[in-house]
Amino acid sequence: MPLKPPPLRNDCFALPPGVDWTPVDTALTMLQRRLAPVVAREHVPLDAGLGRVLAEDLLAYRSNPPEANTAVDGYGFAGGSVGAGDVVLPLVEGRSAAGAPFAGRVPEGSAVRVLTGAALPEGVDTVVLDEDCATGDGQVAFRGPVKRGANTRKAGEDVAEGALALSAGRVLTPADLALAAAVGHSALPVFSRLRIGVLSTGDEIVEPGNRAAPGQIFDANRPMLLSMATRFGYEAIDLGHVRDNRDVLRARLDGAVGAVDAILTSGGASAGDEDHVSALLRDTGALAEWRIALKPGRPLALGMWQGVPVFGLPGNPVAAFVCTLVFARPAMGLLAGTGWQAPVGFDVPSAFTKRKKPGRREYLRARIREGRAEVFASEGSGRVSGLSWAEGFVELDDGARDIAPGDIVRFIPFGSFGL
Ligand SMILES: Nc1nc2c(c(=O)[nH]1)N[C@H]1C(S)=C(S)[C@@H](COP(=O)(O)OP(=O)(O)OC[C@H]3O[C@@H](n4cnc5c(N)ncnc54)[C@H](O)[C@@H]3O)O[C@H]1N2
Ligand code: MOO
Repeated sequence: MPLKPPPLRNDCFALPPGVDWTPVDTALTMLQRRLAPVVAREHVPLDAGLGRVLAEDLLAYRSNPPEANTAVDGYGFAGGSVGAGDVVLPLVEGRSAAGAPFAGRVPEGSAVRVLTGAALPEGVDTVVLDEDCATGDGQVAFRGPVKRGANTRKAGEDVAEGALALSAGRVLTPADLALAAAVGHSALPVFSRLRIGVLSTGDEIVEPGNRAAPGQIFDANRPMLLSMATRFGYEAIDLGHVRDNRDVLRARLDGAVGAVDAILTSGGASAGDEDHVSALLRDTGALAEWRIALKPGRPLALGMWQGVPVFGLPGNPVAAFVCTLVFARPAMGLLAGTGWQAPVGFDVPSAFTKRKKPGRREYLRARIREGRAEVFASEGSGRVSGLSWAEGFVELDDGARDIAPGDIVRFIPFGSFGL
């Protein structure tokens, strides 16, 4: 069995006494301080590394490039041997090609045929481009001066042997796999994939495909949350749906222990009569009902179920989506061994008008058209169609704001949240 890190503390979501409305940044800082990796380590072949979290710093086994070589097809010579004006050099017999280097030494005052990527033969430190040369009678002619070292690449100029190539905690990208391969790795030390269980609650919820009676709605959150977990690179585990029955919910959570590393539930997060997720977590003594100064997504029930962190997301799909991106994603990242993942936004002119009250942060469903951020016509947190319409959020800070078209607002594309 691979060694796993120690379990998280039961009070890791506890809020300081007296805290009521928690600003988003305070809530994020608390998560950042208290969560740590819960996953074991393993090695995977390089080609299975995409999206995995690097568990150790990766040092270069080999320099890139491993030796000095030519960046172009042309003719190589000793740079010190040519000056300004017309230059004619005798060509030595043979050539240097990528994978088939020139064996001998090129004497000072002679040139050799070289092809892109070929190691520079001994005696060569400068290359003149094919297009700038004329050849004939065993000679090459070109116009000087040519800067010493022109059109060549130094050994290790990209990464030197032994240097840090990739840092632990990175979620490996296609470019990272190229770099790891270039510096000599064929297997990668990664964290085991985080397993995320997703559970929907509520008497009104029915599985898509079943008959929905009046008053019932189809479960929109579960396919959304499962696929978000998949996009983040985790193993998404469907824990199904439970009605508003505390015993059934308890049994379902018990059944998930051991099979998942964290659980996302939706519905029943606030303090109403049927809000069983909060009630159960409260019974275990490990609940923190976070009332976050955030719109949408105010109620967030964070707790531990037999050592497994549970993110009790609000039921409204838009609120569940926002809470997942803003809180659950960076928190799950820490559990999975990534560094803290803050989304990157950029400032754009707005195409809308809005008067915002102070006291909480807001995320508006938005997209960029003709260089300006437009927002969805409604802020209703049950309006699933707006999530699909949007390509990102406009993030409005906690203070009041009067926004007119052309004012600068911060847009965060969904891609920046890992979607
Ligand atoms: N008196 C108060 N009422 C509410 C407050 C409040 O502060 N005081 N907060 C409101 C806010 S904000 C939200 S968000 C919701 C959160 O409620 P819960 O997390 O307890 O969720 P539910 O009541 O179970 O459901 C809310 C809403 O979402 C629909 N839902 C639930 N699950 C799904 C699903 N899987 N797929 C699609 N839709 C789902 C559910 O039918 C409700 O319409 O509370 C407000 N109330
Ligand atoms: O979190 Mo609620 O959806 O803001 O309305």
